[in-house]
Amino acid sequence: MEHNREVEIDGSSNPIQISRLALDIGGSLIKLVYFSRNSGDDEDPPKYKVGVSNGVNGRLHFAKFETAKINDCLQFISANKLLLGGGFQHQENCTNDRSFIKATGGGAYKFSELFKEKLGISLEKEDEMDCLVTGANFLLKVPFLGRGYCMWYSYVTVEMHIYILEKKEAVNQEAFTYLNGSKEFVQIDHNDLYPYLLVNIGSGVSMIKVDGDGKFERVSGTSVGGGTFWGLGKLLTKCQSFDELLELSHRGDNRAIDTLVGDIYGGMDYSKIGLLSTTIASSFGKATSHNKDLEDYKPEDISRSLLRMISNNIGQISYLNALRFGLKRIIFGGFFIRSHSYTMDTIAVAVHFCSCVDLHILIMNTFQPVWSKGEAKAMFLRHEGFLGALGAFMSYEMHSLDDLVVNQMMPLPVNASLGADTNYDPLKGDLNGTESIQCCVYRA
Ligand SMILES: Nc1ncnc2c1ncn2[C@@H]1O[C@H](COP(=O)(O)OP(=O)(O)O)[C@@H](O)[C@H]1O
Ligand SMILES: CC(C)(COP(=O)(O)O)[C@@H](O)C(=O)NCCC(=O)O
Repeated sequence: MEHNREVEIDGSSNPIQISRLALDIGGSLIKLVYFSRNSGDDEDPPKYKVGVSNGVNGRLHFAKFETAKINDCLQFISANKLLLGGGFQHQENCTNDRSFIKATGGGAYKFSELFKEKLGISLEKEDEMDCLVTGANFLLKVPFLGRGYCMWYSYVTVEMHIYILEKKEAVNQEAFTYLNGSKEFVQIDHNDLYPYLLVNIGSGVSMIKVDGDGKFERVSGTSVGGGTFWGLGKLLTKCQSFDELLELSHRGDNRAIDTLVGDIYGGMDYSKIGLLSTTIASSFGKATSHNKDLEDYKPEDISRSLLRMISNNIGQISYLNALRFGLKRIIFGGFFIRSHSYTMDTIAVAVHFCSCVDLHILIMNTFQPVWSKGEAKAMFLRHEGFLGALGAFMSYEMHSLDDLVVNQMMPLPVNASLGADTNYDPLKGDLNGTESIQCCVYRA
């Protein structure tokens, strides 16, 4: 039986009932997802209830912490009383106070004792790949309600612990394509969702072929991922935070440090094999120059080149794996992306064009590609970093997606426009971890 007690977490007189907290403790970041029941008097009844009568309406909230600062996370959980109703009690232990919370990611093993010691709670471990797939499937199946509906959202900042409720008109979609600075939401037909390739770019990268709910295979991975960008970037630029490194990349010019095809071919394209003069021939190639040291390069250029190199590499490996299994859709998740336009553009270009053009030409005579130029689609998710945590959340007694039904969702942030927000700067308005999803939980 679950404990649901009313707790005040928004500093207002409206108590919010927290029920269910789940964690994804990764190599770099800890992600939290928790459900708060609607307190009844603070909002309109949901406009679009889906499902049967005994569901509990409320919101899914998202928050994240650096894993290195796990004590802040423990404090957050404790200060906001997320454990009061945050977990479950084992049925057979209802009378005892032996509660647990669902957790996934390597940290669920690594920090198990710490949670026991500091919060007196057990972590019930859920498989990381399983959770990623469950979380992705859940987000991809969220119903599309179109424009112009009334939405609630709550804004969470970890530092200030504030929860602001506002009403907004919004487009409520999760998956989108991003190319040449243009973001387009995609409504995916549930009957045509599988198979797809899920590429989760966390500290490292996992590539999972998803064939259905609970049906998947991890087909590939690479250790050159988000941790590589942040780690190398920190060493090379001396910047102090991931956001600072991303911010640097905005202002950089990778041509200062990358060797382009034109640098090698005297300004010309190498058109015979489909390479433009502007294509990067060798990432960081110019750094081999004998008369230059690290200090001679601008941190902005280094950051941009690094981001480009890693995003491009991941895009290309993803494309090859999609090609390997004949998958048309590649869904990218993980907090490396951070809704960052340059990252998404680079990944998408690698998937849609560079790899396709190059590979098509290279393998044309020996192998028939499954699709023609540009047909593989890279897609991104608004809640990109929370797939694992959502999956862990959904493993609470709920064994199918039908138990958690979203009836209203996906508000835009205050400063974002409707539709394709091509000028949206994620560094100024962090979408990730700041949106809640209005939903309905059955068997809560
Ligand atoms: N605030 C941040 N601090 C550190 N890394 C961040 C931050 N925001 C985004 N990242 C990027 O996200 C990656 C972690 O993504 P995530 O999906 O949380 O993976 P993990 O489960 O391995 O922690 C980091 O390696 C880094 O590239
Ligand atoms: C080991 C991991 C599953 C851990 O997940 P993470 O914390 O990076 O999200 C991931 O880092 C990974 O898949 N690394 C790539 C290993 C490889 O295939 O080479």
